[in-house]
Amino acid sequence: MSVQTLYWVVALSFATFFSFKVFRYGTRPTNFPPGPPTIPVLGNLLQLPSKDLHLFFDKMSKQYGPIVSLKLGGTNLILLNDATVVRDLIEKRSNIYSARPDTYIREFVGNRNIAFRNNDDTWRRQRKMYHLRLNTKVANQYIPYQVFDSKQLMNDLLHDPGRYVDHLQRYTTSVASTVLYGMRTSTAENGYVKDLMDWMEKTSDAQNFQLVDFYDFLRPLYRIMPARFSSLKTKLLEINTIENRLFFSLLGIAKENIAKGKVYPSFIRDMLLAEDKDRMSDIEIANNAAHGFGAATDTQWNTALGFVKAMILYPKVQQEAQLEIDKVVGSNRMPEWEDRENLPYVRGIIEESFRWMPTTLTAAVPHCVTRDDVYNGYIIPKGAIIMMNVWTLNNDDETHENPRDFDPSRHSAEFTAIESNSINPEATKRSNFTFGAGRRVCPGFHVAQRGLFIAISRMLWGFQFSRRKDASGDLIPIDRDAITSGLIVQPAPFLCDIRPRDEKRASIIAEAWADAQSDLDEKGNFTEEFFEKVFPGK
Ligand code: HEM
Repeated sequence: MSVQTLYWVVALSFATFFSFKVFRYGTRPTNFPPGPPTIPVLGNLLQLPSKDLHLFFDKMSKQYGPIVSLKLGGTNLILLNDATVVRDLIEKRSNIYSARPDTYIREFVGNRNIAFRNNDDTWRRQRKMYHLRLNTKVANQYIPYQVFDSKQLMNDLLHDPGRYVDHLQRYTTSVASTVLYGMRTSTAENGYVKDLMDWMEKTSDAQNFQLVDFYDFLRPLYRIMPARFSSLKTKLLEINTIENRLFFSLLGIAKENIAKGKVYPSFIRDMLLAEDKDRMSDIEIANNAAHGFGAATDTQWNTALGFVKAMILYPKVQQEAQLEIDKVVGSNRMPEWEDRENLPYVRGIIEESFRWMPTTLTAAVPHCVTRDDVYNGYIIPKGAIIMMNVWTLNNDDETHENPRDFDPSRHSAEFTAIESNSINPEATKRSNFTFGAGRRVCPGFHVAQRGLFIAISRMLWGFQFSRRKDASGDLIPIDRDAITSGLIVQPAPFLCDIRPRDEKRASIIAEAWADAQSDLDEKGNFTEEFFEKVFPGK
């Protein structure tokens, strides 16, 4: 063979090998869970819709079954569509299904965000604080904060019902800022709250599906690329700047308060005062508190908006709940957390709000598997992104009859009496997957459960929610399932009328808020006397 022929044989072999590799890239390997046909290089990327991803995932589950695979460029995505599969993988094999996907965002924020970090030792210490400081028992100590802020919520709804969306946002934000930092949010215009909101919006955008995460060979290029050529990189740098400035200034305030002897309950105080071997560094504490704030605000706000939407679409449910509240609580006072045990229908409303309009349609932050695994004969490769298909799981018509109907009576009194149903490791016994599962299951569940029960039961006690009518008296149409886009969603804007149920309740609401003023300083924060009254001896 001449040298020239040899040259051509080698070149041709290389070309064939390379074309074969390119052709195979993005295609579904054998023994992968089933899924739609792929095309080379792109896989299923072109099939992903720009909105209503959950409906596409739902279609995939109906077509291909309880476990589905998608190829997103070079990345493998596995969808879990059935409670048994969630239990078998996320719960029972949690030793390998509890990591997070290796996303580009982690390179920017020092990888200190508990929600994005792999389940390594730092994550274990971050998470331990949540277990110790936000468990059922400790969550109870935050009830006075939630009760207090619900009074402002009720008063805001009474005097300015048209802005109910903002009022619910302020309420959930204030509950989050008090639990995490011991500082109220009396108005959403508050400087640091605006900053935190801006940070959250940017983080949520940057965490959404990104090209660089589908093709990891692009990462070195992104690293050297000037930020002006990449909107993602610009955003990530902005996030970094906000984190460095804001998180430390909030930490500084918390430390100052402690130095002045103001050591009232908050998550950041507990982290700062911890003395065990797992105590975090200041920088980790600053991040853990702020990331908890990020996880606590929109999720609760969106759930509350879902509740309002359900009330105007299902007036009989609202009526039934009010009958129950009137019987148990009466009209002389607002409901308390302690009334929960006697309000099974209202408990059903809370459970149904989590199920019916899940703000975390795809479990918010995906999991990732850390080694090759085999399930029911399918190969699940190391590094695959694992998503709980929450919308499909919550709307499974084998476990829920007519799942798109908002029907609290589908949850029995015995079932809702158990507070932690929504995070039950026996996933097949759950009504919803809105709080995720396994070792990463939402650690703020107990705080959310209390904050939402207090707000929702009080709103039902005090107000009538109804659909807006047009000039000719016809109901303005509402798309029941319309939602905003992203990985954390809320109902698409809808019109709603909110009126006090009667004069007596209106005065109780107004008086409660007028009385509460004496517990606030000029900045709308709690006075020393309030803390001493509510937490005597703490
Ligand atoms: C309705 C309210 C809420 C919903 C629907 C919700 C939902 C979720 C979901 C789906 C996850 C991911 C679970 C998984 O990966 O399997 C999560 C994680 C998390 N949530 Fe929540 N959450 C809510 C409220 C809260 C609150 C009030 C806090 C804090 C006070 C909080 C703190 C966190 C944290 C820190 C994580 C990350 C945990 C980790 O990655 O290890 N959440 N949440």
